[in-house]
Amino acid sequence: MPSPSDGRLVSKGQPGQGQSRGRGQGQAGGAVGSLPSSAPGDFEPNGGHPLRRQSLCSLPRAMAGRHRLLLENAQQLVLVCARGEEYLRRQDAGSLAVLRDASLVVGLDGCIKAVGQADVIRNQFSGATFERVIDCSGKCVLPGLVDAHTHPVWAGDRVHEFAMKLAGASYMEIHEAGGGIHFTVEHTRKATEEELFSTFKHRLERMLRTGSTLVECKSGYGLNLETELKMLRVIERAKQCMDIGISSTYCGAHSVPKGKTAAEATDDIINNHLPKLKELKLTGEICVNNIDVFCEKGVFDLESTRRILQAGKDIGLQINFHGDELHPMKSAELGAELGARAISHLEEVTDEGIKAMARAKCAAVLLPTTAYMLRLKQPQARKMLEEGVIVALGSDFNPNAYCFSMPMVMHLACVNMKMSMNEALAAATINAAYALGKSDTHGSIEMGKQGDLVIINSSRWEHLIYQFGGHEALISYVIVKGKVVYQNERCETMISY
Ligand SMILES: N=CN[C@@H](CCC(=O)O)C(=O)O
Ligand SMILES: [Zn+2]
Repeated sequence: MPSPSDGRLVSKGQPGQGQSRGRGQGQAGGAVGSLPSSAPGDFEPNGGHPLRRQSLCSLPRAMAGRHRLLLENAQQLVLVCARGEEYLRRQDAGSLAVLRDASLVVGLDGCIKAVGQADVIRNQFSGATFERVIDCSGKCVLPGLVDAHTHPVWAGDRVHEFAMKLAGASYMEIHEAGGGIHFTVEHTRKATEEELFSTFKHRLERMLRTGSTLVECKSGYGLNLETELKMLRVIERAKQCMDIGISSTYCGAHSVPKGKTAAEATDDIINNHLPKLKELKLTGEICVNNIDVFCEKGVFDLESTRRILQAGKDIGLQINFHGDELHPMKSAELGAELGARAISHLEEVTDEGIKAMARAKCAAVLLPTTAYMLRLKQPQARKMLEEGVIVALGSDFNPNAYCFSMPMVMHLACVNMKMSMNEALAAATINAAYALGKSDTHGSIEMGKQGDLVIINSSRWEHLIYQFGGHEALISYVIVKGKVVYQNERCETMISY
């Protein structure tokens, strides 16, 4: 990431807070902490943080040339981070950097070139041309949302299981009776690659329309090598041809396949699946990013989980797994020990597990839709935040939790997990990007990052969370690498407050 060079970045919080990726304080142009204390400028209150506007005299030469996109004059431009933080935790997650009356430029390479006060940007880019200019007066601009946990490649409808659950059946009762993941595995094995790709593409488009611009996508409904590879090829194809960003996860240990014991399945994964993935990575055919295991009573125990995750790590995959969902398994402690990037669910995590995750900087990916649909006890988001865990969010889109919408996920996190709206947005942007190892390029609106953005038709960004299910009317544009990939004509004429 280049350091800011235009001297217009706003400040947030105190120097020394948060975790910077090394945009040095005192660098020319000034990330937060390097602005001279006597610099002229306006202070604008936002969530308790002063936002400083530097005077034009500190600006470098005007920027000429051609650029991809200019977003002009947004009522609020929610940077989330302004100092190159890798993640936001503790109180940093509760106070986000927001600019008022601000503009933003994305270059032809799809990266953010400038962000700052509208008048400053106007002057600086007065000689420039843009492929597209969007007037954002009265609107808010946010970073593209990051969905840190989804299972979007599958066949077979499980709506009947929703009815069974409403009638009192538990998730594990359905699973043990051969339904749940087993049902989906049966149908996914039978489906052609083309069928899987077509439904997956449609699901990704729906995710994009709810503001997600980077999503984690798991395999895990094959369980045998053939179908796991089929799923991963489908994900790889979408990586190449879709606008939405994808972090792919091999989840061959999502369930113990029928006819095998957990020990046999573990051996098969370690001896056959992972070597094949290593080979395909070398030939460039399939490049998987993460490894996942469903560490749960009656699925994979702690020892099998350890063996699989370690073997995945040994071939260069990031550890990112399901843990402590229905029973306390000591998954969090294991993840911390193995250097996991992230652990999802955590409804049953112990206090020691929370502390271990905080120390290891292992992100907790909380999944409010699952806890809600299965009427589970809620994960202890407040305790995690207090202890310094990096809290992220995911939709967990899958046939059990059929929800694409990160705005709804944030709303549920606020109401059911007692997170503030700032904490929820941090969890659905920079912290979710961290959980995928991508916070150097995604998760905030900062110079050098990918120009992934959401524009909402409201003058307060919090409406994206507050209006439960209202995102369809609120989101007017979704932008990836500075290119408009979704435009909602309807919402221009709607009253959105
Ligand atoms: N808990 C394990 N896996 C999924 C559910 C998968 C399914 O039921 O198909 C989850 O994260 O919620
Ligand atoms: Zn899951």
